[in-house]
Amino acid sequence: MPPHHGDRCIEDSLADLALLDMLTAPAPPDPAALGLDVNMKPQKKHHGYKRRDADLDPLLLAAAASYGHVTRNHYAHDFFPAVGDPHAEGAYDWTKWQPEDPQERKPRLKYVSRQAPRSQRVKQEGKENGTAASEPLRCADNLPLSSAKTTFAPAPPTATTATSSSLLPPSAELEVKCMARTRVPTPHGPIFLHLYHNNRDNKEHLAIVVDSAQLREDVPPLAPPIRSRSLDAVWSDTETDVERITRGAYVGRLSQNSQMPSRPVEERADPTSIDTIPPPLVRIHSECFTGETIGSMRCDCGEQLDEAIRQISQPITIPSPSDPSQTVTIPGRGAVVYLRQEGRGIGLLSKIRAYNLQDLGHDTVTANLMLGHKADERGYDIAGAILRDLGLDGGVRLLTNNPDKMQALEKEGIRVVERVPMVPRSWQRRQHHKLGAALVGVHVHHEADEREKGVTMIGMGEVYGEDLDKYLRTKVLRMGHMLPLQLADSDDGERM
Ligand SMILES: Nc1nc2c(ncn2[C@@H]2O[C@H](COP(=O)(O)OP(=O)(O)OP(=O)(O)O)[C@@H](O)[C@H]2O)c(=O)[nH]1
Repeated sequence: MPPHHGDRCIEDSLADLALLDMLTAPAPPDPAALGLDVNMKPQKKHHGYKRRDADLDPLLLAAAASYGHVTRNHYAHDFFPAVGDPHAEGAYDWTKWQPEDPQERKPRLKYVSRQAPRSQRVKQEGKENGTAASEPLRCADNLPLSSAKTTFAPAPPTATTATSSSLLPPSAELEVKCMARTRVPTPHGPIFLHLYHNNRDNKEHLAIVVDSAQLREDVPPLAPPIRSRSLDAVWSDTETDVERITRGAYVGRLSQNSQMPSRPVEERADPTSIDTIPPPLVRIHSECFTGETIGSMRCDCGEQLDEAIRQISQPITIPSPSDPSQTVTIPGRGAVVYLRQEGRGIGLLSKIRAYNLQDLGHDTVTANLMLGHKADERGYDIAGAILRDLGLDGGVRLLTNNPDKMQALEKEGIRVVERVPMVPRSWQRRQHHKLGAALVGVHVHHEADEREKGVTMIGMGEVYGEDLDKYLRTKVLRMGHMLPLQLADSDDGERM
């Protein structure tokens, strides 16, 4: 920098320092010493100046810096989503709040944004101006639905879909890793619960492996054990047996007296499956909090999960390998891959809203579309990777009515050798009752009769009712599910 510029800089800096001193020093400096007007009004005596924060709002500054003409008023932030519209559905008008005890202070209210994130609004504006192709604007999550007839622009894919939310771009090779496995006793027998991580989303997808032969050390297994390659792999040079066992990489039944770490698949000599053993029974199941946890009878998801574990756990009878004239029975084997794709991938929040639209008369597909979602936003690539990790890609019997799942798994390189239908229990019962009525006096054996309380996840033998019938009907008629309709009060299955 040229010298005269340097001098100016030093002078400016000194003046700045003097000003700073004046503002922050414990006692005001003598104005004459600073070369200021000595007739200036004398300052009051005190121990320092009161702290003065800038009036500038950091939020406004950030907004202005990044997006020219935005001002604070462009933001609809508020301390409660409905303060501005106290009559909105479910709104509480906090301006009318009266404390019961006059000493009580007004509660601190949550600071909430009443509109879509700015990134989306900017994109939308760009789109309207034809300057950017982007996702359309979506209703903010905390805005109430204004009317049942409202339709929303398509929502961006949610974080629940296996293919959408990404830790890595979808082009990166998908990897799954079983982080832990443990034995869980169920009403249908023991299962091994496997928890998976992956590099595509941040969900903890699960695999419920049914293979109780692994617990029996006295009988040599006839079929290869269903084990996770990634779990049994060596994770580090320094890992200890205790670490392996703690994450579930053990063989046999773990107990105080039995603690045998497993070996990686490459070092094992697992038996190869014999031809007479049917391919493992597999179900790909998507999370349903309402159906599985609180016993909702709007859908049959809880029942399906229970039924899948029950069916997979059924013992298998095959000709004895040593004497084909005899039979042997081996424990049932297979797996349920439990994907965290709540509400067909739209998430629980949207599913709850969809239920309200359904109560207004829309079916599941339309309700999803009205909320700006697709009818089904699920992906099955993670399921495919989990099945490969479990060594279940060589041919499976798939428990489903959903043609999309069949195609998706085939695309993932999982050979589906057979589709095993999932018939709702209430439909099975109706069918049996019809049969029973036809064959008067003949006792019709029905599997459901054998099931007592406690054999399902949620304590019910079956779900039934008007809501469920609507749900199943939509699946068959609008989503192509491969299931002959058997609805309540319907003799021929055509009604409703
Ligand atoms: N959006 C929406 N999702 C629902 C509704 N009812 C259930 N679901 C979800 O639907 C999904 C059911 O998935 P699955 O159990 O895998 O079964 P499926 O795709 O119907 O196919 P199947 O294999 O034949 O049972 C779960 O994610 C549920 O949360 C609903 O009314 N709306």
